[in-house]
Amino acid sequence: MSDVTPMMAQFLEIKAAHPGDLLFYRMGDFYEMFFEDAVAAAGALDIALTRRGKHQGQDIPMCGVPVHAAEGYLHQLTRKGFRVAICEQLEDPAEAKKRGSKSVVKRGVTRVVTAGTLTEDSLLEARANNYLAAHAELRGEGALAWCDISTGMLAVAPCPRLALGPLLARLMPRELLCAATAEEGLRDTARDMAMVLTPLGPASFDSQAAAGRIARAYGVDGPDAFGSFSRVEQAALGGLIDYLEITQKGRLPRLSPPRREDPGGTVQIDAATRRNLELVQALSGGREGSLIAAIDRTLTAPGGRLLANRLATPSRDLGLIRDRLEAVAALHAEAALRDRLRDGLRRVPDMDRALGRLSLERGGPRDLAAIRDGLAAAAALAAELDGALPPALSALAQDLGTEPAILAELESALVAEPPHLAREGGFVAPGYHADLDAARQLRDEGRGYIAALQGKYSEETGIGALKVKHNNVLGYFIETPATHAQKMLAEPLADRFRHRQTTANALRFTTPELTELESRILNAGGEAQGIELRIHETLRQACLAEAAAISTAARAMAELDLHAGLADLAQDRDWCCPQVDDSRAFEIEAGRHPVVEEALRRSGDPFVANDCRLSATGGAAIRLLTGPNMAGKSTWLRQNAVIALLAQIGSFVPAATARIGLVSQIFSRVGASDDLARGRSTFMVEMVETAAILNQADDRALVILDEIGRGTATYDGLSIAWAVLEHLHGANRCRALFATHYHELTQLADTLPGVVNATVAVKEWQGEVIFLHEVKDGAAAASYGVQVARLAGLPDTVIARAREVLGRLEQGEREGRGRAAMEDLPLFAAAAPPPAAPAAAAAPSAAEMRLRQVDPDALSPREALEMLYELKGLTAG
Ligand SMILES: Nc1ncnc2c1ncn2[C@@H]1O[C@H](COP(=O)(O)OP(=O)(O)OP(=O)(O)O)[C@@H](O)[C@H]1O
Repeated sequence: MSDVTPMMAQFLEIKAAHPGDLLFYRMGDFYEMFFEDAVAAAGALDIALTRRGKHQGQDIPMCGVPVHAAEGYLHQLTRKGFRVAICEQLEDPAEAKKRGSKSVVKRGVTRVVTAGTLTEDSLLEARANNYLAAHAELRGEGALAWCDISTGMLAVAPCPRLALGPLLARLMPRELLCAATAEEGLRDTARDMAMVLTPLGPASFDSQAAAGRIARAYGVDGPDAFGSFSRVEQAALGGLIDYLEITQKGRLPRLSPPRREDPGGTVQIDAATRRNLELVQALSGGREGSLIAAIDRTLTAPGGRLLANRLATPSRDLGLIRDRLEAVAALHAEAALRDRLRDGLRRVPDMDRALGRLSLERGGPRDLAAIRDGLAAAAALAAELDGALPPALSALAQDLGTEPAILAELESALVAEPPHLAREGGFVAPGYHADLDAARQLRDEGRGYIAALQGKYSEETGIGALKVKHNNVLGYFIETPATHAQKMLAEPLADRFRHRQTTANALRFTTPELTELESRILNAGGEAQGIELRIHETLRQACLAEAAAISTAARAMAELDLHAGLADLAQDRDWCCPQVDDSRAFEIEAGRHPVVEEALRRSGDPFVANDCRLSATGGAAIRLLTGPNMAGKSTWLRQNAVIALLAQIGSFVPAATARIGLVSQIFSRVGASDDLARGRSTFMVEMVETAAILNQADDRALVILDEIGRGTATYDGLSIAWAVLEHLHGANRCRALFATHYHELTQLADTLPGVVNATVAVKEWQGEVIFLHEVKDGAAAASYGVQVARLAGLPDTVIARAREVLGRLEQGEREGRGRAAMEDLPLFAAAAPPPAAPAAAAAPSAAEMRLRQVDPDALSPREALEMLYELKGLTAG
């Protein structure tokens, strides 16, 4: 190690303490990376890899990013799952020099940047929370704790391993902490949800240590200060806080008291259902085409985040739902008030995130100004909200109107538009601090003071030609022409003016007054900066001291923004206020799907509104929907689930009227998608999801099943669909919408009292099918699959042949011969009538003979494959 430079030795020592992280090693205006870090970062960031010196005879790979552009690179690295340890210079290089020319500047890691611990606006999505979650397990029990350090929220919920998937699907955390022993089992889940999985040692999740960590984080005696948490909940919270201490290097963010979430308080929605209903993300990926994109009219980032949270957790609390609906209804009715409020909301900054940054000492004057502007807006909004209001709105008015004392302080302290960084200075308003004003004046008007002094001395000495000048050797000095030498060097002036230099034509002097003024001018800039930094710190502390009040105001504004946005949407789209009650009713009149409707509107097509009557009294209520492809079955199924969900977040719904008995769970199995990454076939995925529904749905569940059984052979599929329907009816006894291709199922309506048939109407005209998109009672007359295939552009010959086969099958069915009718079906001819050549008369080949014996429906996939090999052998022979 003799060839190791002192700097490299320092690097290696710091790197050894951060083995899993990329080390951003500060050197002047750059963060440099070395060795394998450099290779990984250069690849991930697409930047040049260079070399610097040698280590143990080998070149040291190196790459670097400029400090001023570091945020952009951090963004890319955290997105790719890297953790970055930021190692700063902890002293001025001049200090290090004083210790000797070979001394190295002191450096240390000030923060580890990970996907789940971001706070910078440029690294975060404004309208989404950035969650860090921790899952702990203890003696068969589990808990998940999650926080967003950019806003300070923290919550915990009991969460056994089985419930983890659905909860993670709801929260979509960027990073999940788990015990090292659980890492393997969570890897697939983490990959599916594109989150970084970070294993921690057993000490992090120790429930004894957790109590101490929670107590330290909040400055309380113990976790019981916030209510009672189970051991495993404490362990999850403790793991989370421990990780924050590690990554933030002991500087904990401001966290609101941990909220314990009751899983029974919200509608249970599993991962597949969230995906299928496209709540926050369309199936094609991204926000466009999702439900949230269609309904988000909020004007502030916190309002947008609140809407996303509400959509993820519709309530099951009737009182809460009604309060929220009442607030939306009041703002719906009062258009002028709503417009005024929304005007005020447009100017509201993101106070939560500003507070988060300030708490981690990463905030600047602009964050202080965000709090000032936010609190001022809150007060103005509170003033608008007077008069008779429903309870939900008057509670908000109260929270908005608290006007914490810090508002007045910030208003007098800050300029209108302060800079980003405190050290840039210039953010404290004139008149706020007398010493600062004086320092600034001195700094900015130094020349004026010098001129004033010159005038004073000139008068005092009676020498009109006296000047105050400046050069680099003497600094400021007083100069008189040499002709005045005698006067200046004699008493009394000699006493006052200290002679410094005589030149050919002039004499130069200083006075203690001038020397002092000079040093004051020189220091004034630094002094002004120092005072501003101190004021910044005082204001920061004052904001943190009032964090709870600021959070309350921020939360109230987000809530108001959400209500007003939903009211605006309802007005604009002609939605109705749903009646939500304790019954098991589900009566929707003229319902629409908000996303499909919007897409159709853009292309100028009308959306056909449809009713849905699904009220259950004693047992189940199931609508069995048949109809051709493309008729609008999936749309109808999903729109009803979406309407229930919207009602329970406290929103108006896209319908003429709606009465909804509280829904406890929403399950949806729509369409089929392969999960090849996990080695499961379409059919397997479908069955796993169906099993989850049948095992969990209670009598308040709303179940949407679309084309169940489609992924397997006809008879298998039909039998499974049949049995599933019976189970929903007899065991789950829930409300369900069941769309199917299997017309045979419609018979069940005769025997199962809770099953009613419905169909989507189509018109046949000159052999073509016209979709009316109208859902009505009864079973579909035909499936029209062939007509739809024709619309899709299948070749005419194939369509003609399909009609022929269909005709045969239907005839066979009528004659009770079933599929045997196929045996005398003439062979397919690719072009119009085959030539008169005796092709049909030729003896069938061995492969054909074998094929005729086969019943494809009776084959297992393995047998089918073997059959294929056998046929191939026969044709080859
Ligand atoms: N109520 C409606 N009013 C107007 N157009 C509609 C309506 N419902 C559906 N559509 C249109 O029909 C298209 C097909 O709808 P959808 O996917 O719901 O049909 P489907 O019957 O489920 O078809 P498949 O069985 O092939 O999945 C939609 O993309 C939409 O453009």
